Order: sequence, then structure tokens, then C-alpha cells
Amino acid sequence: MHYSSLLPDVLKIADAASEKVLHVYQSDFKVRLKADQSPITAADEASHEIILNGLKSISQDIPVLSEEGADIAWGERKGWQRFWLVDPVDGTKDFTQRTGEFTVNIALIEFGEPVLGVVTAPALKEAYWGAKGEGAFKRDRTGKIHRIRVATPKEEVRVLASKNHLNPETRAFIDALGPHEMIQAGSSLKFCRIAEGHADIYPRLGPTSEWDTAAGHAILLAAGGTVNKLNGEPLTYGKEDLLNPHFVASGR
Ligand SMILES: Nc1ncnc2c1ncn2[C@@H]1O[C@H](COP(=O)(O)O)[C@@H](OP(=O)(O)O)[C@H]1O
Ligand SMILES: [Mg+2]
Repeated sequence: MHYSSLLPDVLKIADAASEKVLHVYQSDFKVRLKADQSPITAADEASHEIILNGLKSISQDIPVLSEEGADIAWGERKGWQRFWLVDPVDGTKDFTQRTGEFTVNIALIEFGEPVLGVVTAPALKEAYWGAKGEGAFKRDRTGKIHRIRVATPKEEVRVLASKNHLNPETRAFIDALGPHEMIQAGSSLKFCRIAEGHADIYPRLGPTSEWDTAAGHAILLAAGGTVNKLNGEPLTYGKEDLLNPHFVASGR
């Protein structure tokens, strides 16, 4: 499959969802708690609907798994060779805290590998995308599009960590890296910051779900980086348990 032929449509869908998400962000929105006690707003729901309908219209035969539509039995999912993996709003805490560091995420998974990804940050007016064999790109807040690439680390490693979920295990991993600079960022923007060469490593020795990481992972791969489990094997998708194992995302 030529992934680049899908990218313009997927970017349009993500931009449409972003516009709606930003509209809610700028309003006096209400925050509710889901059954797992994680926060949800009208932005997550509206973004989910726009993305689901958009993806169905461009690819009737590719199923969609979204954080807000994840109740699909393993018996059905296990036969999927190719599927869309979506987080309508990643960084909902950043959204509710109004830090601006939340994203809309769409990934295409093929045989467990994230082969295409689009991440938009509606409040920052940034967008990132990438596809296997096609490289990775950023649209900055002025609308200019640049090709992006991971950087070669200098002596002081630039480490990315979650703003809201930095646990003791991740902290210990970071301390063992030696001289480093800490950069905190919310949501899947952490993968994008490495993809564009602004940071070197993002260790996550704490919980995430497949939809949190897939799009950023695809972009980082396309920019020359890696996302591996602690045993050194690549992080994969379409697992029965949708919680990811611990992983380390890195540039060169
Ligand atoms: N205890 C937990 N279990 C599962 N996922 C968790 C979690 N704590 C945080 N996360 C995931 O981490 C994401 C936020 O990451 P970060 O802190 O790096 O911004 C959340 O995404 P959502 O905001 O989409 O719910 C959520 O999915
Ligand atoms: Mg998320």
C-alpha cells in the first residue's frame, strides 16, 4: 500500500477534528469522569465522531479502534491485519488544565506496526505526520511545512517526561542516564519533539494504552527514531491487552 496517498485525507480529518476540539477548549466546557476515573469532555466525543466518520468515508474496509470506541471484543479484533488506531484527544488532563499540550491522534497499523501517523496540537496550531518509507513532516504555527528528522544526541541527553504521569520507576531510569536535561511535555507531543530533533529520549515505565502512542510512534519511526520495549524489541499494536508494556522512545 502507498501510505502517502492516504496522508492528505487523514490530515484533513485530523484538522477537522482539531477545529472542533479547539472550539470546545475555548468554551466553558464541563469535565466528567469515565468508569476508569479518567476525565472526558465534549471535545473527546466530538473528535471521535468526526474521525470515525472521516475514516469510514475514505476506507470502508479498514476497521477503527478509538479510545472512545474501544469496546470491541478480542474475538473480532484478533483477525485485523490492518486497522486505524485513534486517540481523539490525548492529554485530556492537559486539556482540562488548559496547558495547550493536548493532541488529536490517528495511526494506521499494519501487521502490528504503526505505518502512518498524524498528530495535531490544536491549541499550539502545530501538526506532524509521517509514513513508512515517506519521511516525517511538521506544519508549524505559520502554516509552513518542514521535513523533520531525529537529532544526534550531544553529551547532555535531552529527556522527555510526562507532565502528569512521571512515576518513580521512570524517574530512576532517567537518573541512571547520567548528565541530562529534563523537558516536560503532555500527550503524544513527546514523540513529536524527538522526531523533530528537539529531544533525545522518552522513557515511559508507566501505563499507556495503544491509542496514546501509535500515531506519535509512526511519526518517530518515519523521522528515523525507534520505540522499543525494555527487552529491546519494537513496541507493537493490536495486542489482546490494549495497555502497552513499558517502553523507551528515542532518536538516533
Ligand atoms: N493509570 C493509567 N492507565 C492507563 N493509561 C494511563 C494511566 N495514566 C495515564 N495514562 C495514559 O497516559 C496518557 C497521558 O499521558 P501524558 O501524561 O504523557 O500526557 C493518558 O491519555 P488520555 O489523556 O488520552 O487519557 C492515558 O491514556
Ligand atoms: Mg490518550
